[in-house]
Amino acid sequence: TQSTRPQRILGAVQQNATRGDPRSVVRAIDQYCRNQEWAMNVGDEKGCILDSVVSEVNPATVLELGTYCGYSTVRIASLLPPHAKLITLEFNPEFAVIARQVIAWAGLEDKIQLVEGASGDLIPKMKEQFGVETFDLVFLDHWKDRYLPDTKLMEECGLLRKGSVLLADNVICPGTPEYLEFVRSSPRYESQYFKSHLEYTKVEDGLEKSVFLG
Ligand SMILES: O=C(NC/C=C/[C@H]1O[C@@H](n2cnc(C(F)(F)F)c2)[C@H](O)[C@@H]1O)c1cc([N+](=O)[O-])cc(O)c1O
Ligand SMILES: [Mg+2]
Repeated sequence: TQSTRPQRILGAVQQNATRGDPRSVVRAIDQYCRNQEWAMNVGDEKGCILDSVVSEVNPATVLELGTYCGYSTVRIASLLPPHAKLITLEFNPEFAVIARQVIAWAGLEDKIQLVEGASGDLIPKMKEQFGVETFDLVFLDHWKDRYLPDTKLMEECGLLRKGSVLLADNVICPGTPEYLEFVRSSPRYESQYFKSHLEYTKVEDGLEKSVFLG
């Protein structure tokens, strides 16, 4: 029977990456998606910007919206300090099955909690179910029309504190116009655009970093 793209990405990790070596997992996925078939991982060019923001924030708590195959999950978690925790939300059970295996191959299960469901249902349960107070860093890389409603929901649920950093992928391609307008015009956010390219292509894309001012 025909394999799926996420299954083929997992295969590339298991064939080419070293167990317990997160950077080799990241490299294996990038090489597969650059040379064999494109996939919607944040990729290496935007990934380097992601790395610099993670290192600068040095977060104790991270929320990722949109796990997919776990590429950015592994990339972020590999940079976290020892007791830091990353919660990643995934809606598609098939993607979650693959991401759990990618995360395990990287040896990062202890830092990462993958939760299956819809952001609208899970965000309001973050405090009670996952013992989270606030997030130091949020990486938005899920459905582009959910970036704005989920940001407002995180505010309403008290999950952002003065200084929390939101980092959003794809603000140019595919684009998140309503989100971008909101964070750039709201007095409660200080935003900065990092120009880059869509993963594995020469098309313009970028990351928007927005600091919540409380
Ligand atoms: O559509 C894109 N990304 C959508 C990504 C969607 C991913 O986020 C998950 N999700 C949905 N809700 C949740 C939550 F949080 F509720 F659990 C998680 C979906 O199941 C999917 O795995 C995309 C498209 C392109 N492109 O070039 O077309 C490039 C990119 O980098 C992209 O990210
Ligand atoms: Mg993306």
